Amino acid sequence: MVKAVVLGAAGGIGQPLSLLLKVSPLVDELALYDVVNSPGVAADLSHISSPAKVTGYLPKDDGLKNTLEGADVVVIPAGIPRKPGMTRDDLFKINAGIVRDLVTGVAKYCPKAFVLIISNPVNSTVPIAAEILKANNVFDPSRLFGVTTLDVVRASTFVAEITGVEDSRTIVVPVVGGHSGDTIVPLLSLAKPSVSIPADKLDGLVNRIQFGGDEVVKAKDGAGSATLSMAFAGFRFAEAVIKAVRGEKGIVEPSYVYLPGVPGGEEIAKAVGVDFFAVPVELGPNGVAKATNPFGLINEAEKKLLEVAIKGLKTNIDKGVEFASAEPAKL
Ligand SMILES: NC(=O)c1ccc[n+]([C@@H]2O[C@H](COP(=O)([O-])OP(=O)(O)OC[C@H]3O[C@@H](n4cnc5c(N)ncnc54)[C@H](O)[C@@H]3O)[C@@H](O)[C@H]2O)c1
Ligand SMILES: O=C(O)C[C@H](O)C(=O)O
Repeated sequence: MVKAVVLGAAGGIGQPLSLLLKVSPLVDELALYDVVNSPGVAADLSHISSPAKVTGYLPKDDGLKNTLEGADVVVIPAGIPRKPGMTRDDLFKINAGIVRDLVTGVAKYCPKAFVLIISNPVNSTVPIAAEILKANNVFDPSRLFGVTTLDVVRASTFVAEITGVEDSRTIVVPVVGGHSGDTIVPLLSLAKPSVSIPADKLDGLVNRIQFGGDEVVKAKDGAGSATLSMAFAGFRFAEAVIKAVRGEKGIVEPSYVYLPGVPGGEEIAKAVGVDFFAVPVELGPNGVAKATNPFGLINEAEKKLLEVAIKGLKTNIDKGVEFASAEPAKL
């Protein structure tokens, strides 16, 4: 039996993500939580002829508790999205507190659940989540993930466009670092199968993967950021975690994790000099089975991109850690 939870389920990401989880044969129970409209979304989805049993809760009447109790996987897309001209860091002021309070609920009601953070700025909200879980003595780094799958999805799509490959799903590009602008580092030299990008298109391609989010924010013109592609990516990652828990082997997805606490991560943390970093992780029944280190093989241009990413990440991580210790949770 797998119980999946979406916190922020009535939002632009939350609704299509909940739809994908509802129709997944891997989910038996789906609990939806939001500060508005989650019972309505749950009622709507409950008419779909798939096995998962759907419930929806608001904060009143112990809604967060009822949502989270017995949860195996908790996906968190709660929080405000960007408007044109904003950076993801501009969302910190509001989203940091939202993530802190929701993860406090996780610590209290389902401390063993796998926690997948989508809320931006991911570079800071994941360190906040880690600090909250630590403060409640329930932090298992192998169970906490920053969802960076959209960067991986974009890399496959944009590489396929340039190389003329018909099915972008056949191209796998490891994307490492963080999830914002130049903290996103696509390692195109390690793409599988290997790809040949024309020299005059390489910088543009890297830039498009790093700033793909801005492309959508601009096109939506004030109506938010990526929601449908994010729901696809968030579902892909949640499904990968659930499949690994159910015993499927060999599943690898990049994710932003607390390196010193996961198998294989300590050596990578030393190499990059920051504790939170996205790397390809092999998933297993207990979450991260192994973090893999691709850095020995990368080229000089990618090393330069990494240096820039690490610098930005340090600031973002410190900001999250400081917030979590200075502003204790409200629950
Ligand atoms: N990790 C990624 O790759 C990625 C991609 C796209 C968007 N995002 C981020 O995901 C977040 C959500 O984006 P969206 O477009 O769905 O926004 P949205 O505004 O459409 O939806 C957010 C939802 O969160 C709910 N919410 C607010 N506070 C809450 C709380 N305390 N508890 C529960 N629910 C609460 C809102 O009511 C709303 O329904 C944003 O921060 C956005 O930047 C991340
Ligand atoms: O760009 C954003 O603000 C949303 C998201 O992080 C994205 O990459 O699309």
